[in-house]
Amino acid sequence: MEKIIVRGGRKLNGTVKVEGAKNAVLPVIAASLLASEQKSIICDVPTLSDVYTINEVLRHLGAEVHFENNQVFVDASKELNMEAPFEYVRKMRASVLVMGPLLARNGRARVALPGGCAIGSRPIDQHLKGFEAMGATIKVGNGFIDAEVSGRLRGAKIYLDFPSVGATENIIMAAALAEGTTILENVAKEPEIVDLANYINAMGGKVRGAGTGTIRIEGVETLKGVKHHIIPDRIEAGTFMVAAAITGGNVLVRGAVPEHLTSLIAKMEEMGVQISEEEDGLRVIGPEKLKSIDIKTMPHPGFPTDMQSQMMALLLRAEGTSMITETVFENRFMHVEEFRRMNGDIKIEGRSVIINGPVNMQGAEVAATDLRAGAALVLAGLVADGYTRVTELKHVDRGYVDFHGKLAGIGADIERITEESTVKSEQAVSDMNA
Ligand SMILES: CC(=O)N[C@H]1[C@@H](OP(=O)(O)OP(=O)(O)OC[C@H]2O[C@@H](n3ccc(=O)[nH]c3=O)[C@H](O)[C@@H]2O)O[C@H](CO)[C@@H](O)[C@@H]1O
Ligand SMILES: C=C(OP(=O)(O)O)C(=O)O
Repeated sequence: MEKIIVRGGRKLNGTVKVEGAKNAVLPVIAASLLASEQKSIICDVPTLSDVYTINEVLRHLGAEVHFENNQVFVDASKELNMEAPFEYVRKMRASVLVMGPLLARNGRARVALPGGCAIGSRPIDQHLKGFEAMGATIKVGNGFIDAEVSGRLRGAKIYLDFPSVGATENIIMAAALAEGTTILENVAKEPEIVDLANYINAMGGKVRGAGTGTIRIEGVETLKGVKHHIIPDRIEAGTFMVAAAITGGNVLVRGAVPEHLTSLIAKMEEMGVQISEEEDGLRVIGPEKLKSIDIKTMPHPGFPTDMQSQMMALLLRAEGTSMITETVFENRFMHVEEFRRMNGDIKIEGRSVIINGPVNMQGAEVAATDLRAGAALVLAGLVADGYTRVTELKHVDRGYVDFHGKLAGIGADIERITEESTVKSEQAVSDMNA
């Protein structure tokens, strides 16, 4: 078993660079299935396990995919298969994003039902409602969703019950090759949606209004592969911003885009953190004392649920009582138990948590319950007494490239080890304490 071991107490200082966004690159790689002519070249791709998984899904579907030097090359010009099996969808729910492109290209798609996960049940009814409105017949059985349309998908007017990021992306991709115009209302406005729309437009598509509440997609007959640069990862950037703030450090987060981070910047400033724009990123300076605040997660431009657990780590260090309300996922508080193991004073009340700070965090062995929770536990470890050991790193590897290495690069006392070296390292610690 691998662990990240962090010893608290160091102020972070220096510059850390942000990768391309995981949540932008996954739909963009899926959308490259829409290109029946020419290769797609996707640049600034992070070396994350999720990227390897989506590449495997595409290969399974019959596309040629190469990944080197942070570039993914996709040739989807040959005829495609139609099935995304459970072994991939289980590893990564975003595998369902191949459904829209497959339906549009093939008229058929068979995708394993994703099932629940650690942060909620995460149904995909809004994706399916969109495909049905465009003329597809959907059948669910034996753990699979089968979607089929005779001829081309047809443009339709679709209203999403909730501005789902995945449903917005899947429907945009399906509509890009549909006959006629699709008007998609109450859509997600995340920067990753805008990146996907820009990519499809560069391929020859006609997607208008991405970033607003209504998107209009005029279907075209064919799309061609192009070269595209992925936007920087706002959640990775936000995670390093919290790392700087929690340690009272001074860090330049290179590549952070202020316009993608407005709610996080506002809430961190309310806590007393100094944040300034520099030419190539955001400088974050942590104060001596942090102020307590309340946060409610919301679809973009509201406060992102993917920063909720990292902010919980920060609020544990703030003076007074804070409240976090999670409105996007119904069960994204699994990390609370882990923070309690580190002495966190947190109460769960329905969809909110009440945090009493400042807490003297204590090092402990804790498990990453999802990828952001794993990062948040490491952040808490940066200010905890003694050693914090974070396990279940497969979650962290889905969303962070060299997380411990980047933190070490700005001064954290941190390493990643396998079980065997854990024993040695623990021996070294007990020798040190003897
Ligand atoms: C790969 C990727 O980009 N993942 C992000 C994406 O996930 P994802 O696209 O899965 O998130 P959604 O926006 O779809 O989900 C938000 C909420 O809507 C519900 N829902 C969604 C679809 C649906 O058909 N029916 C339904 O009820 C979900 O259960 C959840 O409670 O957006 C989330 C919300 O910002 C982020 O936390 C994830 O990091
Ligand atoms: C929840 C997340 O991702 P996914 O939707 O891929 O599970 C995340 O990035 O925090």
